[in-house]
Amino acid sequence: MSSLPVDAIRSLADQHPKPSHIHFQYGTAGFRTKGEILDSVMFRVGILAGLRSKKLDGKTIGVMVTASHNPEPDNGVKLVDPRGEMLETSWEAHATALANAKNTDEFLAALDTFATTLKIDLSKPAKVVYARDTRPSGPALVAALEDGIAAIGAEGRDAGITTTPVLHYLVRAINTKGTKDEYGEDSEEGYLRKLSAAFKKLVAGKSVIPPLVVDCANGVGAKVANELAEYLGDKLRLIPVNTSTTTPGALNNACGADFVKTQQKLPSLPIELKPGQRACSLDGDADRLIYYYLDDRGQFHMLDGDKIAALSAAFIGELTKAAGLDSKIRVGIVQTAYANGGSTKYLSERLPVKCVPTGVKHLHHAAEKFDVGVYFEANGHGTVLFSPQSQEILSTYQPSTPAQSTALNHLINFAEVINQTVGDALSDMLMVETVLAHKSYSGEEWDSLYVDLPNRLVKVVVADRNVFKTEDAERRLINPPGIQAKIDDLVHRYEGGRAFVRPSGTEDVVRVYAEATVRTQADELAYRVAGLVYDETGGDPAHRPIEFL
Ligand SMILES: CC(=O)N[C@H]1[C@@H](OP(=O)(O)O)O[C@H](CO)[C@@H](O)[C@@H]1O
Ligand SMILES: [Mg+2]
Repeated sequence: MSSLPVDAIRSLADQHPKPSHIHFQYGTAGFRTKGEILDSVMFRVGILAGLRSKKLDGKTIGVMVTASHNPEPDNGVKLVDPRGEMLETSWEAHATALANAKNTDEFLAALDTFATTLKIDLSKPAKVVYARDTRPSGPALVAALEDGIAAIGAEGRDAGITTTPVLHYLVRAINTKGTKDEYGEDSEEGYLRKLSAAFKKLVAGKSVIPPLVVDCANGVGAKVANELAEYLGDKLRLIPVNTSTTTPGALNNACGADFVKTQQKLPSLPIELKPGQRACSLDGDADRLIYYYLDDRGQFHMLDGDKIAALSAAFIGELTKAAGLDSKIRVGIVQTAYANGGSTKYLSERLPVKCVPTGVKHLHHAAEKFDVGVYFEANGHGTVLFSPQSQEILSTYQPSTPAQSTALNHLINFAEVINQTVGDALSDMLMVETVLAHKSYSGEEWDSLYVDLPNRLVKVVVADRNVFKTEDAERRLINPPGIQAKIDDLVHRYEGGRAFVRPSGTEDVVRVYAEATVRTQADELAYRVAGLVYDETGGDPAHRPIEFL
């Protein structure tokens, strides 16, 4: 075993000092905070990515520089494991520890202990592929990352400016190159070719699809959506809007998937939507997707992650049946507690549904347990996973009728159009468009699969959110004691009532979610529970938000 290249690390580490008095944390979304304080984190993540690659025998590790739907001055970074998945959970704590070493000496000592404890063979090669979104702080942060990659002696590949899902795709494509599981060509063009080719096969012979407005949140999705539009041609005419990636302050401002989902209204659009016209929004790094349309009365209707899950899971279920594979391939759905009760009812009447704690990694892992696992967060992040066994079945199955053969081909192409590494707004969009084309559904018909229960999400600022502990996939509070019983009492007073309280993993708040059959009741329940949480955990009466009941 060779040792750490201490001199190389030391000289470069001194150029990327950690700001004092700041504690960094690798959370659900990696490191995420103001871009201007992330320089040292980037350098250290470069080294960490190199070490992760060495630990995994030189497999390529991905690094994505983005802060997704956050405001423009924010930035962030997350690591991607060799199959295109999120970083293994146990390494999150290592990332946090290394990011917080006070100075170069402490950092070197921490690295040494880390490499020894994890038995990392430092003589192994290391490869890292990285990309960034369009944020102004990106170039300098990537330069710091490159210093880290160089310091540990890893080979870096710059994938330039692209979306988070493209980076995840690249990682998997690079690591499967030349194997029987080859995921696709390891380039953005390869990604676009793969998705568009599968989509064209899926909609061949279907009637002309009306053009689709795509709100790109003035982010990196604009670049890839414009390229995808070229590949799709008139098979699906995309109208990318909010594509001003260089206009200061435009990113995620009054547009994008997060805005639409949280505000439950239209984003600002440069064109007027006609009644019934479908439109969708991506978030700032294009891994979330929300659809919507205006009805004849001009009223806004949102088709969120739950509606996407319902549409696609039902369709995959129908295809497996039509192919004669329903006894061999079990389709299941994974949701979180934030899934609308209307969707859970609709889906569980048709397919197995599992509820897991918030956060993509929980959903992804649970979905892997099904033969075909469909997972979506209500906020529009999700994908469909085909297990290796079901991929094998699809490639070897001998259909006995032409109808079975058609359904089988659709399933095979469906698995290709979907980015199975991570939630991918553009890939999910092609999946949705496929189902709509096959079913001849308008947005309105899709919307009518089930009725969303009115709901309300409220943030409560508390002294210490860490005292909040939950069970049953975050649907029940076990600490602070006594609060859950009071929530239950309140919920029982509302028709169709459901509410839960959990600490956020990304913001220093506690979130309250409530739904009920009637809008006013959902709001009332949410604000009552919020008031209860505030009062029970010693909230200052002088600062109690007025909407709390
Ligand atoms: C209610 C909600 O939308 N929560 C989001 C949010 O998590 P919180 O732990 O609720 O802050 O950010 C996560 C990361 O982006 C996302 O996975 C999750 O769905
Ligand atoms: Mg995102």
